[in-house]
Amino acid sequence: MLRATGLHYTYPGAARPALADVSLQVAPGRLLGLLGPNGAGKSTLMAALTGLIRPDAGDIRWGDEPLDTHAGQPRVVALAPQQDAFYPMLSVAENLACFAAAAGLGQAAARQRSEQALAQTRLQDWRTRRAGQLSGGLKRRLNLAIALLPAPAVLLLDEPTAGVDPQSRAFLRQVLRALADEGIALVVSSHLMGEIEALADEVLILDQGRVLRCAPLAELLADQSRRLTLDLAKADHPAARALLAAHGELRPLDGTRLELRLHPQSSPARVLGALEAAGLALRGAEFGRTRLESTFMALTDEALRDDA
Ligand SMILES: Nc1ncnc2c1ncn2[C@@H]1O[C@H](COP(=O)(O)OP(=O)(O)OP(=O)(O)O)[C@@H](O)[C@H]1O
Repeated sequence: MLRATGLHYTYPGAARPALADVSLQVAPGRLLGLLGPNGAGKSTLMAALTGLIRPDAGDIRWGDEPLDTHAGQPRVVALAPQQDAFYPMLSVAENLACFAAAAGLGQAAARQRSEQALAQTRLQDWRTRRAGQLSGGLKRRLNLAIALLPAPAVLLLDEPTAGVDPQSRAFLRQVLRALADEGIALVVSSHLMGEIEALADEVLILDQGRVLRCAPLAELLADQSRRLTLDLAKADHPAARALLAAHGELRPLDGTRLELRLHPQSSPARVLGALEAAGLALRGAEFGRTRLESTFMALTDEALRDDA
């Protein structure tokens, strides 16, 4: 079990802390989803867990052993960063050999670990391809393969599917789930709520360096309050908004979607009937299922961040 307790960190000269009393734990075989608006502190938290920065206060342990956060412990915690972190002129296999040597693996171990990392990320058919010529999804998998070389017990992934198409994203999700099934503890940051909803066992929501919520995904989605999600055909629809406000509390989601937390005396049927009677078009409606996105928006506010 990786356990971080009471982490604090302020960048030199910064006005406010990037991490303020952050605690988390993630067990082998579990996937912790890390959500937060821009500037929430996700990358800083990953840097602290990897040992790239030393927290001003707090404690990070793997089991009973403290992780020496400054020296870093690559065999326990590895990071697959958001940016491509490989040599584009080298082939996939050459990159793995190079990073295995940098990680201090001997020749036999380097060969064995490279083969395993290729299998874990299903990159075997691409070993001779020059890394710079890989598609976006394959580049993300190479980043992941490099992080897997030291056989880490904990793998941190900073936006592992950023900028890849939906097919590659779905494939990457399968790869991550398989890694968790092998017993690796995963921490995955993402801006994609659907991705975290599809992947995570536990979810940590961070904002302005503070933990707003850390709970099992099922608990976050079990909110039984009566929420109706509506997709209005237009982004700005004052008439519909005025009508809906009489039925409950309105919260904008993205684009043309709104969430309506229904008053006890209203119902989905009444709302839909009222919209129809007023001749107001609707593209879609969903009731009875809480989305992670609405929990996230409720906790973090809709206000744009200064850092955004
Ligand atoms: N090197 C740095 N020096 C000073 N301040 C920094 C530095 N890196 C990040 N910060 C600040 O620390 C806070 C947390 O940033 P961090 O990058 O960890 O957030 P994040 O959640 O990863 O954001 P994003 O989703 O945009 O990647 C922000 O206020 C940011 O401006």
